[in-house]
Amino acid sequence: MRCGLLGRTLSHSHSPLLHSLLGSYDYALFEIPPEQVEDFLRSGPWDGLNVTIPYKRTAYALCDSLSPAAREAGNVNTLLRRPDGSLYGDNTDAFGFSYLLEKSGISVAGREVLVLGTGGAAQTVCSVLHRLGAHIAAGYHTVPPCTKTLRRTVTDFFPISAPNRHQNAPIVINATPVGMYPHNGRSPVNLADFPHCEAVFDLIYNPLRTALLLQAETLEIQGFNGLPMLCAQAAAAASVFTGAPVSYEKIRRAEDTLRRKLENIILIGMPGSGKTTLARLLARDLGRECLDCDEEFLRRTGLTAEEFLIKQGETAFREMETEILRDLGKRWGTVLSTGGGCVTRPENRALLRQNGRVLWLQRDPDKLALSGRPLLRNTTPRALYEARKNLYADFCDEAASNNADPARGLAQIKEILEKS
Ligand SMILES: Nc1ncnc2c1ncn2[C@@H]1O[C@H](COP(=O)(O)OP(=O)(O)O)[C@@H](O)[C@H]1O
Ligand SMILES: O=C(O)C1=C[C@@H](OP(=O)(O)O)[C@@H](O)[C@H](O)C1
Ligand SMILES: [Mg+2]
Repeated sequence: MRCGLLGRTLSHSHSPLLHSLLGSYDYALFEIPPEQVEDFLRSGPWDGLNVTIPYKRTAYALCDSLSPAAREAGNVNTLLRRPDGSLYGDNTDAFGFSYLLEKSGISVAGREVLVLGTGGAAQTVCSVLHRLGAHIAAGYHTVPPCTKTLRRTVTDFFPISAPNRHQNAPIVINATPVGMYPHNGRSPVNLADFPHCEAVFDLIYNPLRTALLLQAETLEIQGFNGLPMLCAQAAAAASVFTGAPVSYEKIRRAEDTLRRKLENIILIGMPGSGKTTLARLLARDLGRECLDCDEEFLRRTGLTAEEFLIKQGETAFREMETEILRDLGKRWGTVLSTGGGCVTRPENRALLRQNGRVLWLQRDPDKLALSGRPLLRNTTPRALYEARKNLYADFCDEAASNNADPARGLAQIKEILEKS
């Protein structure tokens, strides 16, 4: 069976990997320009198709028959070419969103839900929320929308920039692309403006933790990303392609595989504690790319981190370090070795955490290799450790010991990674 994904630009799609975990059909990426889309949908070399931005409405309009979910949502993300050549359209994003909600354990029946965005994703979300009995307010960006689905399901439209009427909403759902790669770090709203918020959903999965979800983390609001929805919509599409029932077990396994594959493994810790050494060993062991913040200094400035620090001073050094982390933190699936002092700037925390699992590599201060570390000219390793240890603890998810030889350090890290 010839399946695949239709869209405009697809190089960063996870769908080929996902579908390889869900079924045994071919799955290709079809990047098609707008003027060729109709022809491709009618007679392209495919039997089953997923459709993504910006072609979900075009696909909807060309279908000969539609599933109830597709009709309700007003757009199509899964197509099947029937033996007689006719096109059947489904919307498995709706199932994906229902799955995400169910997994979260958050009940929306009878509650006010703020949906940010009024595009295709928002329409799908609103159709599901409406079915579940939520009271929906939808935030638009520039002009109030007027699609049938939204008019039928949404109680009130408001400009996202002025959500004044809805600041008591307990549930917020981001269905805009704000904060999605490569525009990491942006947030559609400031969650501090919603003092009664209990749960936040962001349909984005790249980065795994958007700025909105990181805000939620800080404010101790429950947050849920779009990865379960991505996996569940793919599983439901696989079911449309093959006729086999949706396997919840396969969805869970796909989520786990994808999360592990996407998460960066990030080493923080004192200078000379072995971050560079162990990041290299770990990357080689896992077949991942290894990134090193200090090496990136050399690449960008022609100076080593130490030389830059001496020549330009610590403030300029920290600024450049944050710039580097802003770029490296957006990457996924890598092992990243940081500079020992990156924890001294609070904003670096979100840059590392957006896609990263952060491990604090611990080595006894007396064992640290400290030749050529300019910051230690006026202090001792132990004093620097005392000054920074709470920062490392705050930045990290877990700690790993590197007090024995590097092979033992590597084994420690792998044990931690395999645990969850
Ligand atoms: N477990 C270990 N046992 C012995 N030497 C180590 C160990 N881990 C790192 N080293 C050595 O310590 C020095 C500093 O390590 P490095 O990886 O550059 O640290 P960092 O990147 O944290 O500053 C290197 O010479 C490295 O070979
Ligand atoms: O602790 C620090 O402030 C520093 C640590 C160094 O990296 P390592 O931790 O790799 O030694 C390097 O970024 C710079 O000299 C500053
Ligand atoms: Mg290093």
